[in-house]
Amino acid sequence: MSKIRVYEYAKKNNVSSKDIIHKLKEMNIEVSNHMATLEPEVIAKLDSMYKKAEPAKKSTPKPPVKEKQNVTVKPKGLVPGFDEDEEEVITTKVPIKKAVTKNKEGKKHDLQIQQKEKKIFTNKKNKKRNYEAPQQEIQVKKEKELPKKITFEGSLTVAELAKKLGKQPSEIIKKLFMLGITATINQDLDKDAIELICSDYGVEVEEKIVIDETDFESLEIVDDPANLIERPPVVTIMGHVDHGKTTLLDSIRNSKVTAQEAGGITQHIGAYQVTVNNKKITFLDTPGHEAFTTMRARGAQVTDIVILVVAADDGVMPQTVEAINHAKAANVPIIVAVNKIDKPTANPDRVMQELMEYELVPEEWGGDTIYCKLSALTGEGIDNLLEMILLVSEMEELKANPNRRALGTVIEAKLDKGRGPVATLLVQTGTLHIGDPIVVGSTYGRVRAMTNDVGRRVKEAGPSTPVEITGLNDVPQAGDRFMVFEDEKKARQIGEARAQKQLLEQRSVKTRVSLDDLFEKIKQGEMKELNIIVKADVQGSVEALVAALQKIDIEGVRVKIIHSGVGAITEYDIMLASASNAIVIGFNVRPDANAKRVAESEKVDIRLHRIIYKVIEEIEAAMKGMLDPEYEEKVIGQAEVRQTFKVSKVGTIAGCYVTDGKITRDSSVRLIRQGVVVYEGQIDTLKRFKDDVKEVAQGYECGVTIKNFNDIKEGDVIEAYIMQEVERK
Ligand SMILES: Nc1nc2c(ncn2[C@@H]2O[C@H](COP(=O)(O)OP(=O)(O)OP(=O)(O)O)[C@@H](O)[C@H]2O)c(=O)[nH]1
Repeated sequence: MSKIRVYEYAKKNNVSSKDIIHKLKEMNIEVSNHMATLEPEVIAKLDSMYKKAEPAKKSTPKPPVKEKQNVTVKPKGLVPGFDEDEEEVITTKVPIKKAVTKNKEGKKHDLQIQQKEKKIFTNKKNKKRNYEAPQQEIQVKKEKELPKKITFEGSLTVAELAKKLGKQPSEIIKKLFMLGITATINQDLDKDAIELICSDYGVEVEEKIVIDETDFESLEIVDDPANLIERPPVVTIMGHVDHGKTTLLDSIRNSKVTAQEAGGITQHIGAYQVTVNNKKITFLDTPGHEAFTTMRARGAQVTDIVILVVAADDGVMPQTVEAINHAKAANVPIIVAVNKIDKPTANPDRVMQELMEYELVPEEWGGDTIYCKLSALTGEGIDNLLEMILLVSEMEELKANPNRRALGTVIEAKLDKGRGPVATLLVQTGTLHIGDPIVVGSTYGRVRAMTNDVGRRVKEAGPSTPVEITGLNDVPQAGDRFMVFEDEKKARQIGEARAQKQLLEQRSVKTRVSLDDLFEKIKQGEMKELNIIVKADVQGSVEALVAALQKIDIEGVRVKIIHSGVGAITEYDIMLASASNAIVIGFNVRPDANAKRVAESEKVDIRLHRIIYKVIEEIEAAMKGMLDPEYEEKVIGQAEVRQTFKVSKVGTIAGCYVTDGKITRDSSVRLIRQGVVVYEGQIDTLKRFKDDVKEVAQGYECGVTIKNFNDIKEGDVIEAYIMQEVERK
C-alpha cells in the first residue's frame, strides 16, 4: 500500500480531513494537518474503521450526517406531475465520488446508481413516472461531451486544457506522452501542443490575442482602405545654423496663414498649417534636427517630409550632413531648399554638386531629389517649394482614417500658470474632439479646450492637425504618444498604469542594442541590419573602417553605416545612435564629456578601438555570439596637462591636475589631444612634488611621465584606465 496524504484519503473516502484527523487523534496518532502523510499501517487501520462503518450506515434509517453523505431532496415544485403530499420523500446517500472512481472501470456501476435513484424517486400513484435525478449530479457521472471549439490566451496548463476539453488531466498527459511531450499537470502548454491535442480530439482551437491597451504605441492601426482619406503632409525644416530655417518658416507662415485666417493671431504652438491650392500642409515649428531626433529617440515618427535648407552662399556644412543622416535614418523623403539665392555670392550649382556626395542627385541631373531654389527673405520660390511639398506628399500617398478615436504625438507641452498643463498634439489618425477622454504619455484627462495655430477655439481636429489642448492631469513630454479612450474611467486607469510602468522603466535599464546581446537578437530574428556610427581620427581611417564593416555579412545580417565622420564622438552622434538603435565605434577618438553623459543615460554602446581588424573582429564575434570581453576597460580618472618640463634622461614630465577620479601608478593611460587619442601606454612615474606616489586623487596636482613617450603638450588630457574582468551577460 502506498503512502497518501490525509486530505487524499479523506477525499477517497468521501469524508472531511478534519474527521480523519479527529479519528487519528482518537487512535493516538498525531498528525500536524491535512497535508500530513499517512503510513500504510495507519491507512489500514483507517480503512478498517471506515469499511466497518459503512454497511452500518446504509442500514440506518435516519438521514446520514451531511459531511459524509450527499443528501438528495426533491426540489419543491420542480418535478412535473408530482404533488408534495402524494410524494414518497426518500432521502438517501448518493456516493458521487465512488461513482466517479468506478466510472473509470466501466459503465456498469453508473447504470446501477441511476437505477437506484430511479427507484428512490418513484411516485406512489403512478409507478411508471420516474423522477430524474437533479441535473448537476448526473453531470458528474456522465462523461462530458467534447466542445466543438475552445479558446485560449497565450498558453494553457495541462489541467486548464483538460478542463476545457472535459477530460481528465491524466488522459491529456498520456496523449502528450504519446506525442512525445512529457508534461506535468501544471505545465504550460504552448500553442502547438494545444493544437496537437485538440486536433486529436477533433476540437477546433482559437487563440485569443489580448490587446494591451496600456501599450498603445505598439498598436498597429489597420484601416479598411475604403475608410482612408488623404491627409496633409507633416513637414520639418532642417539645415545648418544660419542657413535660413527660421526665416523660411516665418515667411511661409506670414504669406499663407495670416492672409487666409484674417483676424487670427499667430500662436506659437509648435506647429502650424498653411493652405496651398486648397490643400493643407502642416509645418513643425521647431527647426533643426534636435526636435526631430528627440521625437525619434522616443519612438515617434511624425515627419513625412524633410526640407533641407542649404544657403547657396555657404554650401554643405556639418549640420547639413547631420540633417541628411537623420532624414535617411528615419526613411523620410528630402526636398532640398537652396536658400539665399538673392545674394550675389549665391552659387546653387555648388550646393547641388556638394550634395551629390550624399546621394541627393537633382532631377535635372538624372536623380530623383527635388531641389527648390528660393529666397526665404524675399519670398521668391516659396510657392514653388510648397507645390513641390504637395507633389511629394501625393507620391507618398499619405492617408488616414478620420472616423476613429484620435491617436497622435505630443509636439510641445508646458505648464501654464492659469490653464494648467497645456500640450500641443498632432493628430495622426482619427479625429480629436472636445470632451474626449484621453491618455497622453503617462498623463490623462479630458480634452477641455482646443485651440488651433491661429488662436481659434475649435471643436474637433482631424488627421495631421496640430491643436493645443488643456485638461490633462500633468504635463506630458514632447514625443509622447496620445490616444483617446471610450470613457474617462478607462483613460484614468490606463494613464495611471502607464505612469507606473514608466516609473519602473526608469528604474530598470533601457534595452538598446549592445554588442553583448546582439547575437540573441540575431537568433531571434529581430535584427536584419546592425546600425553603426563610425567616428575616427582621420578621413582615411573612416573610409577604411566603413569599407571593412560593410563587407561583414553573418547569417544574413549586415552592417549599415548610418553616419560616419572625423573627430571626437559628440552628443549628436549619441542622439543619432539612440534614435536609430545604433552602436558607436570610435577609432582613435573618444567621446567628449557631454557625449559620455548622454551615452550613459541613453544606454548607447560605444566601442573604442585603435586597430581596424580588432573592430571587425569584435563586430563579427558579437554577431556570431562569440564576443569575449572578459576584460572591460574602466576609466578611473582624467588629468589635465597644465605644464610640461623637459628633463634630459627623464624625458617630458607633465605637470598635471587631476580633474576627475584618480590616476594610479599602475593604471594604463591614453593621451588625448582635442578629442583624439595620440598615444596609449603605461605610466612611468607618478609623483606628488618629489615623492613617488601610488595614486593621486581629483583636485590634486601631480607629475607624470609616460613610458617611451615624450610628445606631451599643454592642454592634453591624460586618461587613466584599468582593465577589469567582467562577467559575461
Ligand atoms: N539674403 C538672405 N538672407 C537670408 C535669407 N534667409 C535667411 N537669411 C538671413 O540669414 C540669417 C540666418 O537666418 P535664420 O533664419 O535665423 O537661420 P536659421 O537657420 O534659422 O538659424 P539658426 O536658428 O541659428 O539655426 C538671418 O540674418 C536671415 O535674415 C535669404 O533668403 N536671403
